[in-house]
Amino acid sequence: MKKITVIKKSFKLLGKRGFKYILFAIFFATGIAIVELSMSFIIQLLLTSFGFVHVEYKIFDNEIPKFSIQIVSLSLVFISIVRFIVQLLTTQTAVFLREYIFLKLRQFSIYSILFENDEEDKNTSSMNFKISEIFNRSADFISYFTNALCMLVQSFFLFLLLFIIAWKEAIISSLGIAIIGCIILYINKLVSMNAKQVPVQQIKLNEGIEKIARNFLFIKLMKKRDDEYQEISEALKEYSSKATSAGFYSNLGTQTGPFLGILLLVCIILISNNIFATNGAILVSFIYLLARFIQSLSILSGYYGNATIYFPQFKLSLLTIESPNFSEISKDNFDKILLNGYRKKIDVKKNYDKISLSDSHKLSSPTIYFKDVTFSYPNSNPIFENLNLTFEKGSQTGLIGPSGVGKSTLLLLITGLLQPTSGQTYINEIPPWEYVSQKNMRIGYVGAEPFLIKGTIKDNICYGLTREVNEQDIYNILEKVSLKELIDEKGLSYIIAEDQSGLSAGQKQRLCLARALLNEPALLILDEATANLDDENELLIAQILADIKSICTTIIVSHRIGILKYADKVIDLKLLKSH
Ligand SMILES: Nc1ncnc2c1ncn2[C@@H]1O[C@H](COP(=O)(O)OP(=O)(O)OP(=O)(O)O)[C@@H](O)[C@H]1O
Repeated sequence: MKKITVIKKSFKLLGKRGFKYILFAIFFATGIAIVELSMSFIIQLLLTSFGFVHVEYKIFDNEIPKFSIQIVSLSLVFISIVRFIVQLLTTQTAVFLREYIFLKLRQFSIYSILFENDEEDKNTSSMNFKISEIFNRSADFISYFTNALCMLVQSFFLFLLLFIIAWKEAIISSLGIAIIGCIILYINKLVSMNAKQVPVQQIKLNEGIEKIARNFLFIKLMKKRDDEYQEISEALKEYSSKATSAGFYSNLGTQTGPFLGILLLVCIILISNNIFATNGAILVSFIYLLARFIQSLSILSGYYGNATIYFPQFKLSLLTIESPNFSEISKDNFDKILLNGYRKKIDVKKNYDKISLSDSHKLSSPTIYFKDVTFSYPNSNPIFENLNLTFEKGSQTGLIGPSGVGKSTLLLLITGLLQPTSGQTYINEIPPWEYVSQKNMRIGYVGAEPFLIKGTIKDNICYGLTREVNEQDIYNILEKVSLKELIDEKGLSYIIAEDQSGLSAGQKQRLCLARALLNEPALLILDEATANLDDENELLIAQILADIKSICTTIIVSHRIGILKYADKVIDLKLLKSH
């Protein structure tokens, strides 16, 4: 990515609000420089009041009166309080900005997972990696960058003040600081070189872990565990070594500043004393400001080093904002959300939003029409051409045909997840997507792969329910699909893990069927939903489906005939396509 593109995209990511926070931070940082100037004067006053240094103060030929030690001490306390507040505001603005960016990126990431890029492979590992590694580190980058910017501004003003207090010493100091700056910049280059490799190894590491998690049995069976271990270990070692090197150089840069700074201070004191013979009180002020300046520079170097470490991740997250929806999501009032944390606990109420049984129009089974439907996947031959079909209200239709003939594709067209290339599909009088998007619409879907969430059996069976049910309804439906024994043994609160272990394939499939049936669907779609059941259980499900015929339009894709026993119609897609 070109530098100019990075800058443009960074502005887009920050948005007006982010930019506003940066300006606030810079404003407070300027305040700190002014506070430092006051501090240096008060130190002078303190030294003269104690009699450590004797000097006559004059501003525009007017002598400044001597103050009592009490007044000077009180001023010192006052200015320290002001300094504390301004410093707190500066660093807090950076913290606020960090959370703002992190919240924005995470919120958008969740939005895009749910609503964008359907073709993208979505899995826990890569999603977590993106959020916890890439976005978290990007937010860290923003925070370090803002702090570095504040320190730069602060250092700049302190530098100007040095010239105001003692310009000759300031010129000599500038030379020394230029040399120190060059050394620190060189060290930071080493930080950057190492940091660049960190996300590359992180991605390798993440992909390796994901590969193992997905294919563990296969890897074990093929005796590839050693190879996988070797490969991941390499990435891990490389990652750790690059991260440690980047951290080391960043640390070296931070520590080099004060070390060389002290040497510079000693030189300045010697030169000032021996050559310029500057007044003692002024020299004390100068030395105080120079020490603060060097301190600011070394903090700046630390922030800059850390920002360099996380810059590669920040660059990666800039790709996120390429989505046209990013600006829309960014309009959320994030300041309000962040400030809420300081004021009160946010009360998140679960909104179940169930319908009453009187909402009868949504309960009636629909009729589905296909009119001259042609469909092809991008860059492929058409799967269907001029297809005309009707699935009558309350009917049960079986779809059969050889593998790859288009059975699942037809289901996707019915549910509106795919659009015909030409022709029209309707459910009742409206397009399928509109039909299924209706609030509280009762649709049941069960596929060959059971969709189970991490949670209890009860959580799973109630997931997506749009009608009120009680515990008895749940027990009844589980009994109907022959899961009573399982529930008696494990209970409704039995937890199904993320890898779905603990239940047999058939039990999982029956659980999914029970979930679909519990919702009393008006439209029920089963795609090889009984593939893992024995004949006895399959016939049992066929019987349940026969019982709900009058209230539900059912479409069943299956290679097995048992489940189609009570079907009103069985369509062989191969025959249909050859006509
Ligand atoms: N997303 C996709 N992009 C491109 N081609 C696809 C896509 N999904 C499926 N296909 C192709 O479309 C054809 C029909 O696939 P579909 O999954 O509908 O078949 P099916 O009859 O359900 O098969 P099976 O019985 O094996 O599940 C196949 O040739 C398949 O390779």
